[in-house]
Amino acid sequence: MPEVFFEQKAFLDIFTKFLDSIREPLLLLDPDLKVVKANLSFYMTFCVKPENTEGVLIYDLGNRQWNIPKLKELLEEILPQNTVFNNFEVEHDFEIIGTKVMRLNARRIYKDTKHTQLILLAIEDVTEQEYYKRHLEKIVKNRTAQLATAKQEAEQGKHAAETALCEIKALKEQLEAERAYLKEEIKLEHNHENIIGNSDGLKYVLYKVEQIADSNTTVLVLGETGTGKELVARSIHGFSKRKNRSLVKVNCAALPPNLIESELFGHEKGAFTSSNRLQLGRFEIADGATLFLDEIGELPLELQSKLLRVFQDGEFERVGSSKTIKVDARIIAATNRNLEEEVEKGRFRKDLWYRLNVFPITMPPLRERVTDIPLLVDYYVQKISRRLGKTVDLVPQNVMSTIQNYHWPGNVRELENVLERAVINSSGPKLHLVDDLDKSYKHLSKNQKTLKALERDYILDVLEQTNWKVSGANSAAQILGLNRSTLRARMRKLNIVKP
Ligand SMILES: Nc1ncnc2c1ncn2[C@@H]1O[C@H](COP(=O)(O)OP(=O)(O)OP(=O)(O)O)[C@@H](O)[C@H]1O
Repeated sequence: MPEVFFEQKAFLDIFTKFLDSIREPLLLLDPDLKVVKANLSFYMTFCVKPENTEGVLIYDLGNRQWNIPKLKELLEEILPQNTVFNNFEVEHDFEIIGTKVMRLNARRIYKDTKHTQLILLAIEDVTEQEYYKRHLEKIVKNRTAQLATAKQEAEQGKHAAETALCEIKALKEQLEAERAYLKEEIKLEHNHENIIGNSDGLKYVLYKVEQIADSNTTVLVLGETGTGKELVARSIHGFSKRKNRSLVKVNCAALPPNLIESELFGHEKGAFTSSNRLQLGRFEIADGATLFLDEIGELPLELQSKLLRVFQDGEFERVGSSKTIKVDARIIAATNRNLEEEVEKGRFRKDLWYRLNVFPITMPPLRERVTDIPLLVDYYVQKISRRLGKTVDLVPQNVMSTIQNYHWPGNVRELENVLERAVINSSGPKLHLVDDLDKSYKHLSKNQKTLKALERDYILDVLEQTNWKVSGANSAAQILGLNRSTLRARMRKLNIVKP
């Protein structure tokens, strides 16, 4: 027997006993990687017998089940470069004992400094820990995925909530603007009573109102001042599907030209010096409702083109913003101007006129529906008497025929004003007129001038009599039965300027 063998044997005898007492499976290999000795734990863990182990090449153990590529890598490539190599993880599927996850710790034991005498291979069975670790990792992975999905859903939810919040904010702004608008409207004390009259002319107008109310068609209401064009617009809205929302009104003659754009389309905060908050325009307030553009004939040309765009595409931008806003507002426009003539004179855009003139309704002047006058007189005398606490309820025949024969350039509004003055002037139940309606009529009928020239003279006359007081009590507007914006528009149109 060679000397090495004896030395080894002596060494092994010493270690065999305590190798067996170590719980971790251990293998002692010779430099050719044959098993010199294995401990009890190895035999038990890997179900191999000592007689099939000692002297056998490690890869041939258990029917070559130990022919594991990673083990080869450790023993033949890594270990020759290192004296010790720990925690080398190997997973392998054994026939009898199943899959094992092992942590290998290898160490070279030298006889002298140069030659390896033995290799100690400690095999830590970490299958359970590893499986538990993998199980935990799987849980963590699943949980992370769940959290990522939940996060994504939360983000989507947040985005949806933000979008909904924006929509709510926009709706709130619209509602607030509509409410503010309605407050102003109430201050203006609109007359919401029915349209009085039974003349054929009026019946035809009401027939047309019913015919068009239900659709979304643009309506153009034409007629002299005070004939009841606004009442017609309100009536169309009242019969339409949009009746539960407001009829939003813009008087194009009442606003200074520099404010109309912002009034119609709104402005952003800071759009101009005085705009310290965002303001919705009438188009936005009227989204889903009806927009009544009164005195549209007075709209400056540059705004007519902007209006045309809204009519064509329903789109516009707020002043100071480049964001396009789309609205669905039903348009009713009114004017006492002859728009065809305005187009010819280049004061009104032809394309806008076509857009507006889809469904014109003309309100006949009061002098052309004389049969409405007694009904209107009764209605207004009663109403005014009630308001003033008077008991005027008799209209003498001669008074009624004077009223019926009068020209009524200011139409129903003028009639209303004349009757108010008459009721104030009447001390008993009989109505006494204050205004000299005969005189005014004769004065007009004597004239051979055109209606326009006559109108100019008459307005000038009244303005001079009132010292050019345009609005308020005893003003030209009151005498003429016009509202002050209409009077101002008239003055502009007829080129009347204060001397
Ligand atoms: N048929 C009617 N029945 C009852 N009131 C009427 C009638 N027509 C007009 N009015 C009254 O006459 C006044 C003027 O009416 P409205 O403002 O509708 O006229 P308009 O044609 O729009 O005038 P403008 O062109 O000056 O704006 C209002 O007080 C209105 O209630």
